[in-house]
Amino acid sequence: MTGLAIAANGLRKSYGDKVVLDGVDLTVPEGTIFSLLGPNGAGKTTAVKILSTLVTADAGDLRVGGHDLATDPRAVRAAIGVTGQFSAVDGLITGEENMLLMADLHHLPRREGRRVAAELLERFDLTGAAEKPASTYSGGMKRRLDIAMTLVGSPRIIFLDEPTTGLDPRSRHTMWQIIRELVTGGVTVLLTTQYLEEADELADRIAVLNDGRIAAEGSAEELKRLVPGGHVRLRFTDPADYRSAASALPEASRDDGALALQIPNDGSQRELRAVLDRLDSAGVEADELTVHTPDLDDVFFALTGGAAVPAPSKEAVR
Ligand SMILES: Nc1ncnc2c1ncn2[C@@H]1O[C@H](COP(=O)(O)OP(=O)(O)OP(=O)(O)O)[C@@H](O)[C@H]1O
Repeated sequence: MTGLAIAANGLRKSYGDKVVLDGVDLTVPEGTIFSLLGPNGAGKTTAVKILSTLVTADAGDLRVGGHDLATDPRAVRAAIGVTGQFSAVDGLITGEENMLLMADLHHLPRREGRRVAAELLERFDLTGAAEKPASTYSGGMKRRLDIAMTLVGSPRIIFLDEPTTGLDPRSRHTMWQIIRELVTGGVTVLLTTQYLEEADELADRIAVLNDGRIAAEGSAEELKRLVPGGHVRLRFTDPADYRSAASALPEASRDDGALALQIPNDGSQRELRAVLDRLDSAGVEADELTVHTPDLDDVFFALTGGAAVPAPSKEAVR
């Protein structure tokens, strides 16, 4: 094993003349959450379908769970679980029957199947509803059942294609918690999402897919540093302090009315320290210091050529 759960090099896929994936490289270390982020039609689902053996690639050196997708798709299938946008849950039968069906598909002995089903239903808070037809479940319950079904085969790598689309905020948070717990247990998760907040919350690394290519890749923090707009805002109550600070930081833009200075800054510790050192040398202390870092929305719009980057984003008062 390489320590990489997923390694894709030069992944290509076209449908007719339409190039959907145009040489995508991805590496996902074991036990981490990787998020593929992109606008509608960017190719996220196609990438997941290829990496989970449902669709064949036109080209690329692709390994999942240490197995070559081209030569050993069966071994890949044994290592993975997939929860797609379209649920595998059968609404006509109960939650428990859905689970037992999965246990049968994985050839678990009957008693073992019952044990695993009961354990997973309990873990996903579905024991009370286990005897009810799945069609009566809420969206969040169906999604939990879907993941529980995926876990019957104890996959080490799980592909989650837009796992929280359509869920209310509470169910979304429950799902995030479930995903975090999976990873704590050593599972690797590749997650596609259109929700920047979701990638920001969960992912160790994020790749922004646009027009079939990776437009940028990194941790949420690294990606946020790629787009301009970060700054530090210092506010003073004493006009004399304000004037001293303004002369110590001549590049700052001034707001004389509010006694506030705004200095371009990427929010990194190094750049922040540089500003604070210069204030120290001038013998002044700001009454309020606010770091504005661009959020993932800014990154997404900047990288995917969307509409103008909206100005307001998260502010962190330090
Ligand atoms: N079987 C297919 N035949 C032809 N074109 C396809 C096929 N599957 C996908 N495509 C096209 O490939 C492009 C990428 O689709 P894909 O579903 O991978 O995007 P996505 O990023 O998952 O989008 P969404 O967020 O809307 O699910 C789209 O333009 C889609 O129309």
